[in-house]
Amino acid sequence: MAKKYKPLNSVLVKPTGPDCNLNCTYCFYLEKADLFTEQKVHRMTEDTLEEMVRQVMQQSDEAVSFGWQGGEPTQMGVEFFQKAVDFEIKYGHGQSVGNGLQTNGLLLNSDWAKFLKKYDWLVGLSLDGPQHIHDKYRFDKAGKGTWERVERNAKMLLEEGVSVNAMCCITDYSSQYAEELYNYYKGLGLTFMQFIPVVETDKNDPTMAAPFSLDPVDYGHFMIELFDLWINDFKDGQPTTSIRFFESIFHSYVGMEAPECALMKECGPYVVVEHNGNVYSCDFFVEPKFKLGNIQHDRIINMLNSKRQQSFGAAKANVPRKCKMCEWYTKCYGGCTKDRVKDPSDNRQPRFCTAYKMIFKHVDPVMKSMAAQWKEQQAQMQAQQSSAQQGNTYNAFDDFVK
Ligand SMILES: C[S@@+](CC[C@H](N)C(=O)[O-])C[C@H]1O[C@@H](n2cnc3c(N)ncnc32)[C@H](O)[C@@H]1O
Ligand code: SF4
Ligand code: SF4
Ligand code: SF4
Repeated sequence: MAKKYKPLNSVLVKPTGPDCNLNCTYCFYLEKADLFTEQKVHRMTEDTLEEMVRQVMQQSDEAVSFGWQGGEPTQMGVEFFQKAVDFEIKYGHGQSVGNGLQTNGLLLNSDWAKFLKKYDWLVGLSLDGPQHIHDKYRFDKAGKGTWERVERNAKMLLEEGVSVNAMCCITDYSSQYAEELYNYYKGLGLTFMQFIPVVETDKNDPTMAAPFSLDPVDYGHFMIELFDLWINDFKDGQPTTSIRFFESIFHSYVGMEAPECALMKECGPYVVVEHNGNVYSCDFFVEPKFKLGNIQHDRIINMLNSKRQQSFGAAKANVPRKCKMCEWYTKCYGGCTKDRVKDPSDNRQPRFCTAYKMIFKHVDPVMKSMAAQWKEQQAQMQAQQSSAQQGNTYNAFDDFVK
């Protein structure tokens, strides 16, 4: 019998490796330069790009998405990404393709904006909020704040009609400003928001979290405040802004898998491709132990389905007993694996457990009533059109949140 393969739906590509034009205090990726010491400047070759795109496009008929990231991917120049699109067209066979560019925004200009708009790319723009928040940790190489330049380019992208998601790191500092952040993004027209909790090990004391790390209780308060802001902005029962974390939680209330991997049962729905073609298990585990192979010698679909990647994925379920007994287990499954190893008091204790408990308790009644409403809408739609829409529950959810 033919072997069953899990298709690769999503790949994160780092065409400049860890190279970046900024020097953000909390960045977890700059230090990866230590893994690639054979060259000073790291750039993906056209051969590697073509082979990677070919393999991703040809491994299944399902929709695929490329997340272009780094380091700073815009350092490749827009021509590199035009080639990526050309290869997607060359090797695609009718499936839908999504592209997301995750960027610090500094090198963007009107040529970039035209390209991004033309090919309908989604931009994840790292803008940590208004100046006093963004410039707290996001510096250029000269140690200067970058807020003014990033905000200017955010406006330029929006004027050009490019889809932009605001990517906001939540730290010890920004966690105090949920309302200010929410209103700032909304005021700019960035209604799609993604909030990323930051926790890193202290460089001087590996048993401690770095000083900029987010405190779990602060995270809880921050997300609760944000949730109330989000809910209070609903019009006619529909959200007017999109906050990925809350939408992810909602998925579990209607029996779907959360798109945010931290809330999934297992890790490993995607792989990371570095500039030299090396493939790794996850963005936060780009290290020799989690190297799955190289695109020039191995097939990406085999790497995704390899024992090594399967056991990486399954490790997420290796949670303390109290998680398995917890009423919220099916909501967070213990959170992101990398956040479990950074709590000084208990190696396997999920760092954000306290936050999750606070958040789930707060959102539960509203989520239950939203889910009931959604199910009712689905049942009505089902009655009206017995065939269409039924196959694709994820799109149905998108209709609900837009
Ligand atoms: C590593 S950067 C690469 C892309 C691009 N240079 C940028 O800053 O958007 C990808 C995302 O990770 C975020 N990030 C950086 N350091 C982080 C950390 N320690 N924990 C969580 N996210 C982090 C960044 O703010 C950014 O949104
Ligand atoms: S811009 Fe991105 S890759 Fe560069 S230092 Fe900041 S977070 Fe890291
Ligand atoms: S370790 Fe965290 S970021 Fe990586 S796949 Fe697992 S949940 Fe996602
Ligand atoms: S809320 Fe805490 S105890 Fe419960 S499953 Fe999540 S991490 Fe584990």
